[in-house]
Amino acid sequence: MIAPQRQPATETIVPVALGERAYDIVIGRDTIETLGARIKALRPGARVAILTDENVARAHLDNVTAILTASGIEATPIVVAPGEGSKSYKNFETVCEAIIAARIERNDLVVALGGGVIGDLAGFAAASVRRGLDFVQVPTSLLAMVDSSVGGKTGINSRHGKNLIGAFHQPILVIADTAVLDTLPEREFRAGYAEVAKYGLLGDADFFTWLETNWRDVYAGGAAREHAIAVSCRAKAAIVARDERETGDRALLNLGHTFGHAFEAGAGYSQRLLHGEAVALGCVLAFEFSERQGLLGGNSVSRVRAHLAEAGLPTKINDVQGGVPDVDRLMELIAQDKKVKRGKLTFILVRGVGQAFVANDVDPAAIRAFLAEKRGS
Ligand SMILES: O=C(O)C(=O)C[C@@H](O)[C@H](O)[C@H](O)COP(=O)(O)O
Repeated sequence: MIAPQRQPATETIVPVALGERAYDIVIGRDTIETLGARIKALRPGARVAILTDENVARAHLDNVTAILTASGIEATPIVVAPGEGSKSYKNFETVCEAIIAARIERNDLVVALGGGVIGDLAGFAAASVRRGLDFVQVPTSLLAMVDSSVGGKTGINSRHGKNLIGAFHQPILVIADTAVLDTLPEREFRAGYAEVAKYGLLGDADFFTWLETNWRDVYAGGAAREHAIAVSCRAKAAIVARDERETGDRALLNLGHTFGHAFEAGAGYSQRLLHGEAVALGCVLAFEFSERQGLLGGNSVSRVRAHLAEAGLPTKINDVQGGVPDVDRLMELIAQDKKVKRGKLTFILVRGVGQAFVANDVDPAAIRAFLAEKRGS
């Protein structure tokens, strides 16, 4: 017998206003129960391939398959290894071939059930197979709920750097079931929190102040957590709606990422440094570098450092397990950043908490000297 579907207690819907590519982010406890009905309403008759990883499959695949089956949707699972290492050429090939083998056609769908790695990989495979399949994001980590499942950046990593191969491909729906976070490992939750704090740091000083007071409640769950997720998704949706392809201020969402991606690549995309941890450290460095450039005064740097450290995130290069590469290698990785134009470095810098801006033509010598000092070499 098929279990009756539970109704979500409350849900918040954040629209992503992208014209013909518009979609909803549905946030709330047990919203995953509505997945089958929503897919049926959006794409009647569609079959789905569910891409997930081994850990998420153990926890959620049976439930999601049952939810889809209850709506009469045929689902084929594709399971990959967990971790950033899965955003590889090899896995991309495996996943594309599995989608094709499952005869997922243009009217069908790919469902990304997992964290940021799964969302990026599934989205890129969906963008590529049969020159474009629709896909649905079902994020199961905090980071994916507040960031990577929204906005259509999909891709895999290159030996030259993070996310260097990919496509903009928007999902048709995001279902962020916050109940799923109850069983998320604590380190993963903390890493996702870095992206939540990022929204305050880049453009919403009041939200950052709120987080300084309420972060423990966000960690504990309940209304504060749902509020933080909804504020983050609204912030991202607004930026993506006005600059879908990052020709302008979408780059603000990259605060902390230029440094962060170089450290992640340096750690071999391993468990030594999770993406969100790299972003936390990158945000602190962006504030410190901005201060060095005379862009901000007051206590912003110490506030940011203190808050992220208190929330359990790395804020110093020495916090990275196994250290970071030498400055030459870091500069090589930074030079491959997607924001580089005609060899000129672009960084997201700040004039204060909530006041980020896109700085084009940042002096590489200043970045080099700053990194050398920070890593003590
Ligand atoms: O959505 C965006 O735009 C972002 O930059 C959000 C980032 O937090 C996210 O990690 C993104 O995947 C990084 O994109 P990239 O273009 O720097 O690879």
